Amino acid sequence: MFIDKVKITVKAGNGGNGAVAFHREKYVAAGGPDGGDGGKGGNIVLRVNDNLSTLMDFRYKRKYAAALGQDGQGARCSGKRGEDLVIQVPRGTVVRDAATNEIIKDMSDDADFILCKGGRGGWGNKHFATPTRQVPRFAKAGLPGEEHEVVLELKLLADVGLVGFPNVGKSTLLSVTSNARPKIANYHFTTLYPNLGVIYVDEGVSFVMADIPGIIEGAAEGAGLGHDFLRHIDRCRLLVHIVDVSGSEDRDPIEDFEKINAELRDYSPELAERPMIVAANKCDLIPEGSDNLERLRAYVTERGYPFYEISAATTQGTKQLMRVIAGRLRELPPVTVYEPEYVKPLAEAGEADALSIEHMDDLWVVSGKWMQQLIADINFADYESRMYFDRQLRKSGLFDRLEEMGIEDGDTVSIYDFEFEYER
Ligand SMILES: Nc1nc2c(ncn2[C@@H]2O[C@H](COP(=O)(O)OP(=O)(O)OP(=O)(O)O)[C@@H](O)[C@H]2O)c(=O)[nH]1
Ligand SMILES: [Mg+2]
Repeated sequence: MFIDKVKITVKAGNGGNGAVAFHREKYVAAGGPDGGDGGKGGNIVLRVNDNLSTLMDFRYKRKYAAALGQDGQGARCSGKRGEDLVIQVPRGTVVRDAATNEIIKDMSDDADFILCKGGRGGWGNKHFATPTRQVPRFAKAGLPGEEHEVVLELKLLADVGLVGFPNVGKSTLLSVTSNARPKIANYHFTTLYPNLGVIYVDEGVSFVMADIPGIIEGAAEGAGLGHDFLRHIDRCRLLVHIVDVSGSEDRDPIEDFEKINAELRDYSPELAERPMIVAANKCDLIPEGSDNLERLRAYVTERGYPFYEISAATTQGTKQLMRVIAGRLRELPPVTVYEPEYVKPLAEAGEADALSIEHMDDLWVVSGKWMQQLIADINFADYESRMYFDRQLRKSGLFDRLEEMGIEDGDTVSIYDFEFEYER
C-alpha cells in the first residue's frame, strides 16, 4: 500500500496583550482606566478538500502559523481577533502527534477541525479597577497560541488508471510525468504489478495515477496476466486508454481500442462505464503514409471520447495531457464501489501496516532507483507459488536494502523515506 506522509509544524496565533490606558477628556481631571482587551489569536483549522488527493503540497511548505491577535487599545477598544489559518487536506488524511504517534484526528467528514487553538487575548486595565485601586497601571499579556508538530498521513488510492495493450507505453508515460520509476522495456508484460505515481500539476493540484500490466484479448479467461489486477483501478475516477498508433507489431489501433474495451466490460461493466480519455501514443514513430492516427482520432471522437496525441518517450504532449486529466478530475465525484473482499485485510490491518516483511500482503519494493508497488494483496494458491514469489523478491534486492535501512517487520515505510531517490 502506498502511504503519503509528511511532518508539519503548526502554530496558532498568540493572543494580543491588554492595554494600559486612561480615559482622557477636556475638563475631566482623572479619567478611569479604559485599556481594551487583546484580541484572540487565530486558530489552526483543518478542512477536507476533495480536489486534493495527495499531500504533495506539504512538501513545499512545512510550517504554518495563524495570525496573532491585535493588542488592545485605549478608549476600551479591543484588539482585532487574529484570523484562523485554514489548512486544506485530502479526505482521509490522518493526523498524528509527531512525538507520540497518537492519532489526533481522522479527516474523513466535512466538519472543520480545530487543530490548535489561538491564545486568549489579555485583559486591558479597565478590568482591574477596584474601589481601592482606581489607577491600575497594569494589564494582562495575551496567552500563547497552541503549537504542535504533527504528521499527516494518507493512504493513496489511484485517481486515474492507465489501460491498454502490453508495450504501448503506459509505464513510460507514468515515468515521465511522475516520481515513479516503473520498469520499461520493449517486450510484453514488462509491468507485472501495478505502479502508482503522484503527478504534481500545480500548487494544490496533484493526483495519483496507476500503471497496471497490459491487457490482452481473452484476459477475462486468464490470457496474458489475466485481468485480476484491474481491481487496483476499481476506484479510479478516470481511465486513460493508451493506444499505440505507430503500427508496430502489425496491430491496428482501432481493433486494439475495442478489444481492451471489451475486456474491461468483461471484467466489470461498471468499470467500463468510467469516464475515459484516449491517448494515442508513439506519435513520434508513425511511419510515412500511415493513417493510423487519423483513423483512430475519427473513430474515437465520433464516440465522444476526448482524444490526445502524445509521445511518452519524447514527452511531447504529456504535460498537456496531465493538465487535461487534472481538469477532468476536478469535475468527477469520487467513486464509491462495493468493497470487495480484498480491501478488508488492508482496513483491518490497522495503522502501521504499510510494510510487513513477513506478510507480503501490502508491500512496496524499493530497490535502487526503482520504486514500485509490488503487490497489494496476493492470494497465493499454494506454498510453492508463495516461495517462488519470495525468491523473486530476494532477487530484487529488496530485503537487503530494507535491512540496510534498518526497517523491520511491522515498520511503516513512506515514499518520503526515500526522498533522496526522487528525480523530477
Ligand atoms: N518511439 C517511442 N517509443 C515509446 C514511446 N512510449 C514508449 N515507448 C517504448 O515502448 C516500449 C514499451 O514501453 P512501456 O512503457 O514499457 O510499455 P507498457 O505499456 O508499460 O508495457 P507493459 O508493461 O508490457 O504492458 C519501450 O521500449 C518504450 O521505450 C513513444 O512515445 N515513442
Ligand atoms: Mg508497463
